[in-house]
Amino acid sequence: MRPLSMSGHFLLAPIPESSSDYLLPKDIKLAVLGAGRVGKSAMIVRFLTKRFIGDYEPNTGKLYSRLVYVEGDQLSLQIQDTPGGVQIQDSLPQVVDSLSKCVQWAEGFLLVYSITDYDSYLSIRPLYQHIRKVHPDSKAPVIIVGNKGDLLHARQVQTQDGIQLANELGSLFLEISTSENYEDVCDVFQHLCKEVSKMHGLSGERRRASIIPRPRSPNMQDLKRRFKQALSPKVKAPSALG
Ligand SMILES: Nc1nc2c(ncn2[C@@H]2O[C@H](COP(=O)(O)OP(=O)(O)OP(=O)(O)O)[C@@H](O)[C@H]2O)c(=O)[nH]1
Repeated sequence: MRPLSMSGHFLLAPIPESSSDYLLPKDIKLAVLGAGRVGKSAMIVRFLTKRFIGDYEPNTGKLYSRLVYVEGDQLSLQIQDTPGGVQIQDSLPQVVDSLSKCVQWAEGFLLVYSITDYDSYLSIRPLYQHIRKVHPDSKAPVIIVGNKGDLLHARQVQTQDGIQLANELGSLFLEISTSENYEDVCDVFQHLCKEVSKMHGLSGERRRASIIPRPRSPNMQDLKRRFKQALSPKVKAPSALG
């Protein structure tokens, strides 16, 4: 290792053997969907900042962009929050259209309901079907999340209902409390990132930056070789130069 000078500071950092060792972070695009005030924004903010912020204005579709590390891999993560007012069954065409664009853009999905709101649970299946309709050829990873697991006294959706639905749809399922358990929120997002990464086929081989060493001119190399050959005692005829 050699010391690397950066803005007046000396850091010990390995200098890449070649410029092709510079790595780009993987791009991961996620969307969080769910009908009603199920805690989508709270989940995203909890994951990105560790903080639970109790009060949010109803969101109109915010995009979060962050560099994050998942198991040592640097990811350029984008998370699209979607408005909870959207019901895929009975929404206006333009609302469904904007949701479809978001679904088209994303590669991995969190479908969130609140365990205190049975209607939000019922909206998961149509949302899931919508994702599969928009991505007919890819098996984009989907995780179903039952949020607000701390509000047991107000429970309307049993854990078993969540498990059954997830089994039917072939998704992963987790019941969590965004307000009480940061680790569970983190697990959900990290798992989804890993699934998307796997889907990219990038888990083993990391994409390399386009900064690649300039190839040596083949003509110069060839010329050198032929000069060497020509100067070698074994070569008698000057015609060796061609
Ligand atoms: N008790 C409890 N409250 C939660 C939890 N997660 C979110 N909330 C609350 O639920 C309310 C709605 O949370 P939001 O994150 O705004 O919900 P949303 O799904 O983004 O709603 P829209 O912005 O309308 O799409 C807020 O008052 C949050 O504090 C949780 O795990 N437990």
